[in-house]
Amino acid sequence: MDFSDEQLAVINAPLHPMAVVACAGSGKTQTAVRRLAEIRKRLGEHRGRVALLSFSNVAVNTFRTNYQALERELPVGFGRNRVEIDTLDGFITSNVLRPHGPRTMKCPRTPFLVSGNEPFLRNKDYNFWVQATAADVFPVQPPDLGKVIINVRAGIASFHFQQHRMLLPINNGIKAATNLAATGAYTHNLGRYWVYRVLAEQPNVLRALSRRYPHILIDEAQDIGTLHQEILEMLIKAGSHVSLIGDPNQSIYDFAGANGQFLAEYGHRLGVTPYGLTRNYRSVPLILSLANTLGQRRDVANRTAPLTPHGAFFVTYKNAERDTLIETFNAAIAAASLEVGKSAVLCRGRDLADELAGRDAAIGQGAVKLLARAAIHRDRQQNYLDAFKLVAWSIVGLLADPPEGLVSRITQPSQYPDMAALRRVIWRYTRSSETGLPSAELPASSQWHELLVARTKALLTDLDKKFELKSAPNLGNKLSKKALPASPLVSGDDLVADGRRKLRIDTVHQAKGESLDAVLYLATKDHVLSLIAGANTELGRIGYVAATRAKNLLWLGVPANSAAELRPTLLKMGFEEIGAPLKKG
Ligand SMILES: Nc1ncnc2c1ncn2[C@@H]1O[C@H](COP(=O)(O)OP(=O)(O)OP(=O)(O)O)[C@@H](O)[C@H]1O
Repeated sequence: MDFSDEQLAVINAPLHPMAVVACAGSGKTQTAVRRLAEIRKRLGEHRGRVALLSFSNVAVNTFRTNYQALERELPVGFGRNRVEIDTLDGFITSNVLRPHGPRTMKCPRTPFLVSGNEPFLRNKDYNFWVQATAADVFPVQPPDLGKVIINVRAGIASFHFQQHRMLLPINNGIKAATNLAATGAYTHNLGRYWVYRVLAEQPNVLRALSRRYPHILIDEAQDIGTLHQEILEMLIKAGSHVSLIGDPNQSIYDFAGANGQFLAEYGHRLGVTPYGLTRNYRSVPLILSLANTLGQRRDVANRTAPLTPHGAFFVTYKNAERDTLIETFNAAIAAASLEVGKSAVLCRGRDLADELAGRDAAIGQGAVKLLARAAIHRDRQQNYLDAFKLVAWSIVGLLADPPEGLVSRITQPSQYPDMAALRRVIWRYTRSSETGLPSAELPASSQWHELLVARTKALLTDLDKKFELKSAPNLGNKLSKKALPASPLVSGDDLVADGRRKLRIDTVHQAKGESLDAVLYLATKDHVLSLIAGANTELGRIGYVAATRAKNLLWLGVPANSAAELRPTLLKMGFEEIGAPLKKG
């Protein structure tokens, strides 16, 4: 691949902190990993390590694969292994929380991750009290401990409970967090809080960390929330060169205080050099021009207009017609010689995405619900890793008195190599639809459930025999068929409809970072208004992310009853209207 001048400027920049504000589809991944290799090369035999950190496991895996290829170009013994590619949370957990957390958390053991629904959390000492109204408070109970959100601004921590899209204040955050920390347990959010506290209270740890990592490069830097920001500020003060790369228009995690501002302003700091990536390699010119209008940018399209139908369109729909709209879109993808398997319908919310995809949000209860979701992940999306994690949560929930932190120990192989034997047993159960978790294509409340009960009980007997892990009483109740549908969890025609693949229907958040041939952003009036208003609000940025996933074809679904009001603006912005009546087939 030939890097552009802008990309090369970033890759070959002096070893100083930098802020790279990049547009969508500008090749941040390749640029960041090249920069990592370049820093490592220039450091030569220097003992310091270089960290490249991002926010999703998918991004981290891509970086690791790309770096492996580049690493071979570095001279042998040139410290080329002294790089760390991880998620920001993975990095702070392994470098700070696990080795140094116990002193600040005042726990007698290595801290361990909990999901928030473990039985031992049902203790009133760990209740976070939520102030719903002036007169009304309620405790956060498992399984919702994972929804306790902590933000730190100017050194002051605030605790909130995330209820739908609202953040409700918690009035005893530090006390409950401190009580819980004494057991060693932390959720993802609390983990960040304790890292922040460790670095603030143990200056020697901060100094050592900064010396060990003189250069830290953060990808997707628009997702840096307030706690991550405070942690990075401490590292910067301690001497690490922190560089950021990202797109402020794509920050869609407002509740964690991630609004892209840190990235947008970082380049103005003394000692930080600003760079830009303004060439979009993903989208055809018509889509890019619309993205420029939405994001108030002037990026350049690397692609030329193809001959096949392409561009940005809007189409009106009534709620009752949504399925027909999706089928029409599917046909349009084929007509444009694009791949259905590389396209998607995107929605703002998980509920709508599930409803449209025919996924019943309420499938089964308790452990059975987790196992049903695991079967769906495995058989619909071939996502074995998530299926494995769900099985691990579910099986541990079926044990009488599981050791604390057992799920983390099963699901984090690199940190707990001693758990390999148990992990193998859980993997075998997860992988095999013949002898383990039954196929999601079997009728759920009858055949699937019957096999599930028999095989899960056999697994539990095995766990008792091999690992002395006793099963909980009342397994019959815990594995009941309540809320399971009679139909299969995944039907055959999920995969194929009318000889065509069925379209993926997903949330915008889930598609972040991806390139898709064609995108239908199915919007409400509010979503369209926010999209039009630009990237100043989170909802506007969600629309921006949806629109900029599309390589060739972008459809915006607009509710029919607001079409008259929205049409003139949409046309002015560069959308074309698809006027043909939507006919089935
Ligand atoms: N110099 C280049 N020449 C040709 N193609 C490139 C170049 N740089 C990047 N690309 C291609 O551009 C596409 C988009 O790159 P990438 O996915 O890294 O974008 P991104 O900046 O992470 O986008 P987003 O933030 O929107 O997710 C990829 O297919 C990549 O291979």
